[in-house]
Amino acid sequence: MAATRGGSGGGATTSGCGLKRRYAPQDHEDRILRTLLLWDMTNEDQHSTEDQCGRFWNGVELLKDATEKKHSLPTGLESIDTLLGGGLRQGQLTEITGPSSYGKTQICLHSASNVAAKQMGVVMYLDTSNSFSPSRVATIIYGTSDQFGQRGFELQPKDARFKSVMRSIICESVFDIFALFEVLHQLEVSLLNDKVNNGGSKVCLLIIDSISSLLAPIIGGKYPQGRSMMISVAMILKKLADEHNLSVLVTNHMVSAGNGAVKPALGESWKAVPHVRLVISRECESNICTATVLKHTLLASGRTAKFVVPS
Ligand SMILES: Nc1ncnc2c1ncn2[C@@H]1O[C@H](COP(=O)(O)OP(=O)(O)OP(=O)(O)O)[C@@H](O)[C@H]1O
Repeated sequence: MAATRGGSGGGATTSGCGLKRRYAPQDHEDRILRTLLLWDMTNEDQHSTEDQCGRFWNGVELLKDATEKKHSLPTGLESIDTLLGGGLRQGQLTEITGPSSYGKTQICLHSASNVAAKQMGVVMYLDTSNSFSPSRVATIIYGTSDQFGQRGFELQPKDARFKSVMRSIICESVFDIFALFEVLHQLEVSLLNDKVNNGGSKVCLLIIDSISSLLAPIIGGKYPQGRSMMISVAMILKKLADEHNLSVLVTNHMVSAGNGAVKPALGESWKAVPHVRLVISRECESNICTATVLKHTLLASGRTAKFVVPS
């Protein structure tokens, strides 16, 4: 199985698809500077001055960008794919927000399994809270958890289909913002190499479950530079999505807003970042969830779709 679950506390970690990251623990400021320097070096090597400075787009170019270049990667959850007009749009960042156990990870795992099973490309799954579960992926692929029964997950040699899916999912544990910067940098280098080498099976879907677990702790109080780091992450993700036609899917958990209400952990300054935002609600004592479009580049907000999660 190519999926690896490396730690993020230091040393070296190697993942599938030739992705490799290596760093020694340093103090935080050194790590920020070093990471941002790596991005600058990559950009100097690979991009023209026009790319670096940015440019203005006219209406025709914007229309072309919105309608021609981008396709969607189906999540495999039919109702959600219909809701989103085909699935997770390539070149865009999609966010799912909702309270705990409302199916955010379920949508991530479904999307990863479906894209991998249909051999649409490689899926990079950045797991910030140990939510990636091979047995859940197996249940999604086979549509039942019976074969794993009380004994838990057992991979049999005959599970060739399962192995082929897992081979196309790179899972990396990322437990802090610095590790995230480094993984994203390695991903960009790998994608640029793929472009140059005309690589066959390249990453087409990047999932971060959950991005709020990495960003929420650094916003405010203790980290004065937290907000700018959050915006840097947002810019890097959108740049990767745009330049490599990736679908980026992130989850944003919810926290208490007082009086029993909840709100997304990444609030006002984040909400402008995603191209598409879905909020999940769940019926009381039921495993039926509802996804509602909060924001979409092409579709009206307020549209809903129901889907089922394991009880
Ligand atoms: N390992 C598992 N196997 C089967 N079902 C699970 C597993 N983990 C969670 N579930 C169930 O799947 C449903 C959706 O959970 P999911 O993990 O997708 O929620 P979530 O919104 O990602 O929650 P969180 O924010 O706590 O990560 C829940 O009813 C949960 O009980």
